[in-house]
Amino acid sequence: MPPPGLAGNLKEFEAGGSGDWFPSAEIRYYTNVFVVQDDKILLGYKKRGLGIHKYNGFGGKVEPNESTLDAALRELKEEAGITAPLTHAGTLLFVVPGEKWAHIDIFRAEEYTGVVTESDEMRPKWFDTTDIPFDQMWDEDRYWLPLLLSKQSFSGRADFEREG
Ligand SMILES: COc1nc(N)nc2c1ncn2[C@H]1C[C@H](O)[C@@H](COP(=O)(O)OP(=O)(O)OP(=O)(O)O)O1
Repeated sequence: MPPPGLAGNLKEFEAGGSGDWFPSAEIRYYTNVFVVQDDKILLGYKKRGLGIHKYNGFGGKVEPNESTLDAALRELKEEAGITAPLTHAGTLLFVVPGEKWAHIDIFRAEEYTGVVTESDEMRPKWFDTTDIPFDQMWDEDRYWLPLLLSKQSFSGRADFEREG
């Protein structure tokens, strides 16, 4: 059974959805970029804001009138100091009760130009792909990051309970 809201038909999802599975909720669009080279993956330690003290890819909010690809390239440059040819890897929907839903387009890069540089927001660090720090990442990452590494396209939805 496909995840509600991402029933394998992204056109319907982007149009606002229909039926019981997609109640009206405001959606905020984000990007996330993972650079993978041979057996290494570049993650960033989040120094502030959403996901603080977790490792993640490099990304952020899509600005009005910006494509997700342009937003992903901009955030990669701002947060890690590099530019890379990006391939769309998957799409995720995160639902937290009482909050705007988060729609995240995930990209993968296998090469880059520039020098990987720490920013105000992220401290980049290379990890072995066999030693990814899932215990210091968002809970659901362990389910889809292996698909990104094996180049399998994915879409999924994660529902979170609000802590506290
Ligand atoms: C809820 O689960 C999540 N899992 C993962 N893996 N990543 C997530 C989750 N929720 C949000 N994210 C990602 C999406 C973005 O890449 C960042 C958050 O972006 P941020 O809020 O920092 O956006 P910016 O535009 O960079 O923020 P500023 O306005 O502070 O520049 O986390």
